[in-house]
Amino acid sequence: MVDDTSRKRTVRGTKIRASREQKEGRKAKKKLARTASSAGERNGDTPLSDPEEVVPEPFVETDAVRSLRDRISGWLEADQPVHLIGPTGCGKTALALSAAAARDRPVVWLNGDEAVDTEALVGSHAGGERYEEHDRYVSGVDKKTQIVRERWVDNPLSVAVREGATLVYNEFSRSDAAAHNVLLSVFEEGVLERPGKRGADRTIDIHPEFRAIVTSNDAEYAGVHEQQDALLDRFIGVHVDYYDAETERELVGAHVALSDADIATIVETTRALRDDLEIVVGTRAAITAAKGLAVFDGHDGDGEFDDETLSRVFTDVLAPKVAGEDGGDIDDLRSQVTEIV
Ligand SMILES: Nc1ncnc2c1ncn2[C@@H]1O[C@H](COP(=O)(O)OP(=O)(O)OP(=O)(O)O)[C@@H](O)[C@H]1O
Repeated sequence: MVDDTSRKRTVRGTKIRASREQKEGRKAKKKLARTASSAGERNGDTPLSDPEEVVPEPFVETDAVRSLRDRISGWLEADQPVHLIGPTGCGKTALALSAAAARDRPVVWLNGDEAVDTEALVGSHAGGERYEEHDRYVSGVDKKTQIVRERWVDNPLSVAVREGATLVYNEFSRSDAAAHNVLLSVFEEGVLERPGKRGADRTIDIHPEFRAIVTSNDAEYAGVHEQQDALLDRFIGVHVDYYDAETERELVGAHVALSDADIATIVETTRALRDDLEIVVGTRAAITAAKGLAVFDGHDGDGEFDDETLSRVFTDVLAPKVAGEDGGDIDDLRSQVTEIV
């Protein structure tokens, strides 16, 4: 049964995810809807996840994967926030979550978005809580006093710094740079300011186990919302690219049950398309194509995928990345893919 809360989450998740490919079911990606929700709606919910809940499934560890993951883990151990920068669908999120899970601390997941502002990160007043006090000192006289108490709801960053969680902030450059001013005081001064909060708990001291991994798409990183240099300087930058062919085969093979020969053809085609097309052809595209090919089959007499099926499937997978009037761009894409295949 779909209850009201989970329906809301699905709607929110859909808005945040950019494309069909991104809907691929990683447990953690579903959580972003919960954590990126507004203060009022999330009241009573928690952005904290157990580390074992966020381990990407499946997660392949080849030498290339392990070496990157160890680098990230090492910097976290050295108490440095890490910025993973790389092209779409190269495995940044999987690496970030794997490194976060390995710390064995709670994980807070957050997705960058236009709608993320300081309140969405830190928290806000969620209206007043009204209650009445009755005074019945004198028999027959009921003195009522209305009391309004301000209710403050912490959002993911506040919870993460207080609990010593690992913050995984995906696509952080998609959020407005102004929202990240609070991160500067977190990294520089070891305190989080809660703007709008009054009183002694206006700031939160950063728990010594708090760590942050943020990811950015390299094409967007300078483009969408240029982040403050002062903030970027606080991060260690780990540039990630597509894995070697062997690793990509392992990755695709972990997601889809196809023969080694079929996986090899899919990865080889993906890499050729990646080299020759102007659009980004990530590992996710290879996995999606493999899922399609597992259904559409289309093997020729030699037991290999026939070119027509391969071209059709890859065109469908990459079609969301081209938008043209009169189907012009999609025709171009189809003929380019067919030629490369
Ligand atoms: N080590 C791995 N083992 C298994 N699958 C992996 C691994 N790394 C990445 N993948 C798969 O590759 C695809 C792309 O990975 P991921 O979503 O982490 O990329 P990304 O760089 O974060 O993408 P985006 O920029 O779109 O957010 C996903 O389907 C993911 O499950």
